[in-house]
Amino acid sequence: MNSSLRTENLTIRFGGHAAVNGVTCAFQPGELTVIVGPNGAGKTTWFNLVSGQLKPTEGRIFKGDEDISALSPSARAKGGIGRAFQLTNLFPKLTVLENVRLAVQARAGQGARIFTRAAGLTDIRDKAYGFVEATRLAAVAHLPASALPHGDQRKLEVALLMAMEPDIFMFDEPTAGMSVDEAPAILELVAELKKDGSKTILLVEHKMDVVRALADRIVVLHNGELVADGRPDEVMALPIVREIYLGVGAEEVA
Ligand SMILES: Nc1ncnc2c1ncn2[C@@H]1O[C@H](COP(=O)(O)OP(=O)(O)OP(=O)(O)O)[C@@H](O)[C@H]1O
Repeated sequence: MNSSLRTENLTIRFGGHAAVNGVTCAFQPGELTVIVGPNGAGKTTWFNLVSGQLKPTEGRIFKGDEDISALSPSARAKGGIGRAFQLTNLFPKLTVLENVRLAVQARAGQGARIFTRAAGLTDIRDKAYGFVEATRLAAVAHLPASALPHGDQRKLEVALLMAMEPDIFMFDEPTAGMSVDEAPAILELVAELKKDGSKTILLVEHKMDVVRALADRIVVLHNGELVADGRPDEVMALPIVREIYLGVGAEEVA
């Protein structure tokens, strides 16, 4: 399955206002792209168009050679576009491990019947535990999801996303609301996803230290338009990017 992603002239207007305006860009496996831009630039709206929560006014979205513009959000998720907030399959009263196990089972096409005596149940449990360990949740594996502190809940979102085994990962400010102690673990997880080279990773992020630590490439949106796209050092040096970031962490961009 081809895990490249491309948007062509992607546009959405709310009334007369173009929240995303003619965005054409392509993303390849093994690449981690951070999408930046000031508040209201259109980052979340662009994510919503790609994951299918919003329908474009104009333009198209391709995964590999397939035009996915008309697919529902769930069809896109099944087709390999994974976005953290789509995790509606979280059960607060079930443990961390049980939650991940259900996600693994759903991915394996066995539905959510945890108590069936399906062959391969041990495999599913092992696989689930693998994701729990990979996301550093082993110590809380047997706690109900609702009992987790905020940072661990965000890790669980990543574990569930990994269990879906998407080939395109979309993270919207994954460290938002996290303490300074909690954030590095999530960033390490995101960095690790890149290692096998087959995943396309997109990250919306405001914090410049996070952008610097992770980005292979930076795309800048401003007023709904793509205004810069390139290697972090190149993009950060562009006058338009410095101008946009004046007042939004300009000292960090310098
Ligand atoms: N459903 C909607 N109806 C009307 N306007 C909308 C809607 N969704 C987004 N917008 C507008 O589109 C623009 C882009 O918003 P968006 O949330 O995508 O920006 P953003 O770059 O993600 O900002 P932030 O960094 O603050 O999250 C804003 O002007 C916003 O008010």
